[in-house]
Amino acid sequence: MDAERAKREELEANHHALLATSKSQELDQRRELDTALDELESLKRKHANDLLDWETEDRRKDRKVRELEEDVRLRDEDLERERETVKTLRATVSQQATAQLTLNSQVTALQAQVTAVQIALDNSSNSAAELALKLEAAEKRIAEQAQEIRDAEAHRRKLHNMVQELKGNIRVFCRVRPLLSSDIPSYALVRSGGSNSPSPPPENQVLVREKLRADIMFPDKMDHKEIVLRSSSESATGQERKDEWQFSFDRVFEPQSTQAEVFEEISLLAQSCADGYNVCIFAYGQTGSGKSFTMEGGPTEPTIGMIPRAVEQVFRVTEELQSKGWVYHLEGQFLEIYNETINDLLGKAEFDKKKHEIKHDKSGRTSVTDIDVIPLTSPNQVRSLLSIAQSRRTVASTLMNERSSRSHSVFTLRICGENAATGETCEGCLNLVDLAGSERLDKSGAGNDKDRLKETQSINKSLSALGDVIAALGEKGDGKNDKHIPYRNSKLTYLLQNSLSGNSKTLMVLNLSPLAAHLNESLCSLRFATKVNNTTLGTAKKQIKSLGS
Ligand SMILES: Nc1ncnc2c1ncn2[C@@H]1O[C@H](COP(=O)(O)OP(=O)(O)OP(=O)(O)O)[C@@H](O)[C@H]1O
Repeated sequence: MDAERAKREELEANHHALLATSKSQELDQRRELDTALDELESLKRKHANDLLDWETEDRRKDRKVRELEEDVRLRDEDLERERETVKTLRATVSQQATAQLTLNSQVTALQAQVTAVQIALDNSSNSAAELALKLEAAEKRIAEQAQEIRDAEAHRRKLHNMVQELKGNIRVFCRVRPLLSSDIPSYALVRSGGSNSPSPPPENQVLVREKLRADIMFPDKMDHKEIVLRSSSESATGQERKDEWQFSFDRVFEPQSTQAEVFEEISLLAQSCADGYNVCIFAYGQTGSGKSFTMEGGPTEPTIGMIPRAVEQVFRVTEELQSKGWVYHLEGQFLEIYNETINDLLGKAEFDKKKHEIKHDKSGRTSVTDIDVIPLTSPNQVRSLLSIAQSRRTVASTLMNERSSRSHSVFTLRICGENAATGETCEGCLNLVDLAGSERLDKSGAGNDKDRLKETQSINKSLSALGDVIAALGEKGDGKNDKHIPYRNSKLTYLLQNSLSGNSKTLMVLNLSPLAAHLNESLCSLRFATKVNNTTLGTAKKQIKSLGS
């Protein structure tokens, strides 16, 4: 039993020992398991890290591959371009090879030419010296001829002036205007049986015209210098009374004379003006006698008047003289004198309200204060200036002519020339004056109208002042050197003082109406013009004397 007990105890001890051993083994195993689990965990983490690294590496490598692929693609493109370039270059090289061949043949041809030119040059260099000598001689001749031209030009000026002086420094032309249909009163053409009856027969119209026409004759068919007026009336005793008046002028123009014919006689004055002389051309006559037609003219080429023709002539002459070394500067002004007041016709304002004064300086230059002086560049520009001026002229109606101008208009063209070759300068002035109607008070219809009366008195005063000045100038020319010239008696004569005195040239165109009703006015005008014309003779004589002496 004891043995059993001992055995059992031994067994129990063994069991306990075994239990303890297995417990410790279990502990050990658990510890090992924990360690193994730890290791497993750490391995897992390491594996995860490694996996992450591989993935990162993988992506990097993918990127690298893409970069390499892009690189390859770009290089392929480069290569393709290079291939194209090479192809183009090959084509260019082949073209240039062809061109070089052509050039080579051209060079050969040019070399042949150079050789030929060289030979020609050798030949011409011999004659070049000869030509240089000839050129020198020709240049000398040209310089001599230029001097001859300048001398001839100075001589021409002298002769031209002499001719003008022989013709007289004061000249008078007389022009009779044609009978116009507007001159025939409507009652003379009225149909006898009312408006339905036939118009009057042509022979009646001729008779009417002949009745209206004054008896004016032009006996001098050679020199056209004479005009004769005749009238027949009944005396108080019932006897027929015949009167005849004969006048002679430098030139008489018949009604059919053209503007060109009148200008032909005037054109040389424009030349004088470019030569440095002062020229005045006046149109004188009663209202409606053709002054404006003569000076300004009509709209068509054959009817253009003396002002535009003279301006064109001055431009032509100054252009011609340019070849003789002259350079010209042209300027113009256009004004009217109405009731002794000056109006600027080219001013900026439609109506001139400024007060203008006439000034003469010591050098003989006349200026008008506050007047627009316009540089003139072409005849066309002057024509448009004239039409502006025309529209501004004071026009008032009178019984004689509904467009009647009751003011004097003065267009002044100043020409300054300089010749650098000869050192000469010249200054000329062309005044073209359309005078106001010269009719007497009763004819102008001014009797009952105070304003018209003042106008007519002012016109008559200035016209007689003009006649007095011209007459006094004539007496002075005849040797009365102390003769007082009454320039100050009117604005017109004061304005034109420098252009009327001294070595200036004056032309008066007397315009006459062809109507019998205007015979008395025509006689008054003819007497005024004769007074002026007698002055002409005095001056002309003196010039002839001085030539002979
Ligand atoms: N030689 C001519 N040939 C044709 N028509 C003319 C001629 N002379 C004048 N006339 C005409 O006669 C009319 C009157 O002429 P103009 O107006 O020139 O007269 P005026 O003397 O200037 O008158 P005013 O003093 O009113 O200015 C106009 O119709 C004009 O066209």
